[in-house]
Amino acid sequence: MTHYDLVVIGTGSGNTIVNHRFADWKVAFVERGVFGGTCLNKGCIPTKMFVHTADVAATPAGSARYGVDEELLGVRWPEVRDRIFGRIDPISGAGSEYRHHNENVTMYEGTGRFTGVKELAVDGNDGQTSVVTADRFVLAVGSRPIVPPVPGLEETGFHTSDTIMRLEELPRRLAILGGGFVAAEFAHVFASFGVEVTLIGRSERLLRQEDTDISEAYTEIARAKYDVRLNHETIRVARRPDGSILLGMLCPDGSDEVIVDELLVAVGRTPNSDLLNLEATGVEVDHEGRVVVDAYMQTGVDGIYALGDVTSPHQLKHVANHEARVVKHNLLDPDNRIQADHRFIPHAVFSSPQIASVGLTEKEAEDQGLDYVVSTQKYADIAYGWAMEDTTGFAKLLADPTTGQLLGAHIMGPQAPTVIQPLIQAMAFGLSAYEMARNQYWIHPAMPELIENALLALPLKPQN
Ligand SMILES: Cc1cc2nc3c(=O)[nH]c(=O)nc-3n(C[C@H](O)[C@H](O)[C@H](O)COP(=O)(O)OP(=O)(O)OC[C@H]3O[C@@H](n4cnc5c(N)ncnc54)[C@H](O)[C@@H]3O)c2cc1C
Ligand SMILES: NC(=O)c1ccc[n+]([C@@H]2O[C@H](COP(=O)([O-])OP(=O)(O)OC[C@H]3O[C@@H](n4cnc5c(N)ncnc54)[C@H](O)[C@@H]3O)[C@@H](O)[C@H]2O)c1
Repeated sequence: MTHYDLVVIGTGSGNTIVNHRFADWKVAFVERGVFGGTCLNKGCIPTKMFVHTADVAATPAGSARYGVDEELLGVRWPEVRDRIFGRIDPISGAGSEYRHHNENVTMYEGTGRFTGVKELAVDGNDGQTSVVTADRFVLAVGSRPIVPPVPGLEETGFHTSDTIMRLEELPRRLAILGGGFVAAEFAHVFASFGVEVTLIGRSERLLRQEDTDISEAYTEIARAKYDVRLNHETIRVARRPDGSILLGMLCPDGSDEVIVDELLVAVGRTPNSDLLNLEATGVEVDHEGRVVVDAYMQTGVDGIYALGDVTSPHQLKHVANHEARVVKHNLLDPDNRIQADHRFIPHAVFSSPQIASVGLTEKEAEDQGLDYVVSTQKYADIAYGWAMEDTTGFAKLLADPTTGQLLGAHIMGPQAPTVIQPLIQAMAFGLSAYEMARNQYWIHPAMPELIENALLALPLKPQN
């Protein structure tokens, strides 16, 4: 049994912790899958490379409104796929190679499970089991796609975000189960590549976690692009003799069916805490399987930290990265530990149109009984929006009428994840809406004028 100063389980965000400052630490990494974790291999990075390619493929369909006639001649899927993974796979390979050659680091390739408070068995991918002990552990094991218990699903076979990007060929018809981030992004990707997309959701709207105005507007736009079936509960899945897939659903009108060639299941992700046998450590998990940590990202067991999807309700890479920085600091400087800052966590959906949000939705402000004011600014009413002939995009801001501080910002439209950044900055640094609007220049006629106008439209007193 080998003893380490530090064992990091999971090489996604966990990998970013160990740098030259740990040179005199004896460190082990444990990884059961591909080195580099979800974001690099199966998440943020490849999906956005597909999204950008989809944006390019979708351009001709929207060009006529500018008086420009374009035609999409084709999408060479194998080339698109291989270009993307041809770039990503070597990064993962190089990361693994680097770690294998770190003098103070040992790589264990297998699944870690605790056998004692600070004792971990690693069931190696090669069939051998090793046992290690350590003074400190970092649980950075992420999450995995949820597979709902729909009769026939397992037997029929299906894709998740883990596999859909590596398809051999584009299907003619694709059904997507779920109406969240993954569904919205892949609907855009595959529809732009010419696939007939059917989105199946259990509730009445898509992207329900967004502010209701955004969610409603996105749902309406999606209905025009995809076959959207909402309030549909999928109750059976079966493979037909011709190889196609049949989904049977219950809906307000009784029952419904759809026949497709491929099925993507995108109904959320569950933390991988269940793989770790945490009972052996005394580390607590909540009712959704998330590892419970304090403000320093430490679990209830001294020296065992957790970060990222295994502990966070946000399941976002920038959150995992922030938490990894906090854990790194607290490992290196235990007498001056810092707390994680979870106050203003933004997110973006790289759908079509794009969506970005930070802070409270109007419903959350209402539910919390807060006093708030709201403004809405359409892209169509700013100069760059005219240039883009945008007809659907808007920004919605919520602010505290007493202090003028922003409470929430929600944007749907071109470059929303970029356009929102100054609002995230204002919230993080406590800039009031009026100060932000008036105490700086806004480049004319650039897209951030959307923000300037939305700020000025808030019914606040000028000093706020
Ligand atoms: C399709 C998709 C698109 C996404 N797009 C975005 C985006 O645009 N922006 C964004 O912010 N977020 C995005 N995310 C979310 C983001 O990928 C995650 O929040 C982030 O990768 C979580 O990082 P992590 O370090 O917690 O876990 P991971 O990166 O998942 O790392 C965990 C690692 O632990 C390993 N592991 C698990 N259990 C064990 C065990 N018992 N023993 C050993 N190893 C183990 C896993 O194999 C994995 O490599 C996306 C996610 C998906 C699925
Ligand atoms: N751009 C990004 O940052 C990005 C992109 C992709 C994924 N992610 C992360 O990955 C997580 C997982 O994404 P996701 O889209 O799988 O989950 P999600 O939580 O965003 O959405 C899941 C959706 O599936 C619905 N659902 C649940 N069970 C269902 C069922 N049986 N049938 C039909 N619908 C059902 C839910 O109501 C919900 O609308 C996200 O929460 C996000 O944190 C982020």
